[in-house]
Amino acid sequence: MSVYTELNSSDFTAILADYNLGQLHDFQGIAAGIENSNYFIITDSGRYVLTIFERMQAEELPYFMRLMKHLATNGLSCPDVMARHDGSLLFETNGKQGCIVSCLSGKTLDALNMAQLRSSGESLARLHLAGADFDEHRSNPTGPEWLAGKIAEVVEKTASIYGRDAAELLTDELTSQRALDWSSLPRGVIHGDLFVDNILFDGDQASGIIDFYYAHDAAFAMDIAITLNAQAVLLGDHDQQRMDAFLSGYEKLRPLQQQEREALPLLLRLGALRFWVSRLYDAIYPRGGAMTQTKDPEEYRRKLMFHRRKA
Ligand SMILES: Nc1ncnc2c1ncn2[C@@H]1O[C@H](COP(=O)(O)OP(=O)(O)OP(=O)(O)O)[C@@H](O)[C@H]1O
Ligand SMILES: N[C@@H](CCO)C(=O)O
Repeated sequence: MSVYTELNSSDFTAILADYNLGQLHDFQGIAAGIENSNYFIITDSGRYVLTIFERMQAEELPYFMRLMKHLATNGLSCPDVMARHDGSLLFETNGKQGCIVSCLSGKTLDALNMAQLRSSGESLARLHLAGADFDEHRSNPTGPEWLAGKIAEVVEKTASIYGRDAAELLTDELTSQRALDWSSLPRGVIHGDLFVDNILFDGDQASGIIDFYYAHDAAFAMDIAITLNAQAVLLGDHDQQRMDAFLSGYEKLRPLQQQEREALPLLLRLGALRFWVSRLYDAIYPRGGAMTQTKDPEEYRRKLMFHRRKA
């Protein structure tokens, strides 16, 4: 369920009055997604996605709007944010803020094949290149201090629910990661959450990247590690080939430096820890009502253990 704010046609008409997109023809709530309310809308000028932000920090929204606009105008296939008559990128309705973005073709997939992994890698490299001269900055909301704080909050409950081994793994990996310094790696704006539900495909070709609300400044190799964990690592027999396929696509556009290659095994561990911790937190402290959709923390414990056996 992903429509928390129910809009009727007069709400859409009032919103559209401030845009140059013509009259409303049709609208339809979008079922996927859990954070925001999303609608497909059709107007005289085409098909768009209208989002109402339900739980995001209002002061952060302008950064995300300008980032998407910047990436869309610099060669990435991603939602372009429509501007209102006065040039602003956000509207207000029912006491909440929202935006209208271009609708991308394609659909999300549950699992990617080798060709799709290559294409996804190429798209991530394009994102990193397109963001190069974006002059706004957001620090990592899930960096080492966040990790340490969240682990302190979940460690006891983790021990009682998932076993003492799990709790020890959390603190041990945190200690290892806190001793590392990635500040010399090439960096810029990263997506930060490029799971399979945030990339669209037309056949084997990635057709667009969505959902930039975890974007921030960090090492590009961190984004690669997060994406490899999310898209390529299935804990099966072909994971190395799957990761290689993604990396070969990425390197078509942005060859990795030696130091990035060397950092990857440890960043794969850091990326696994970061999502294990956020999933543990959501499982232990569920958010209320229909918005709750817990993703399995154990998947990411297993991914962390898999990478620790190798690095
Ligand atoms: N610009 C777009 N073009 C085409 N489809 C889109 C676009 N934006 C969103 N969608 C579709 O809407 C669905 C929900 O969007 P999204 O994943 O952004 O939801 P959310 O609730 O905003 O975020 P989250 O995934 O974090 O819960 C996507 O899976 C995709 O199918
Ligand atoms: N993609 C995240 C949830 C949103 O950040 C996960 O699968 O845990």
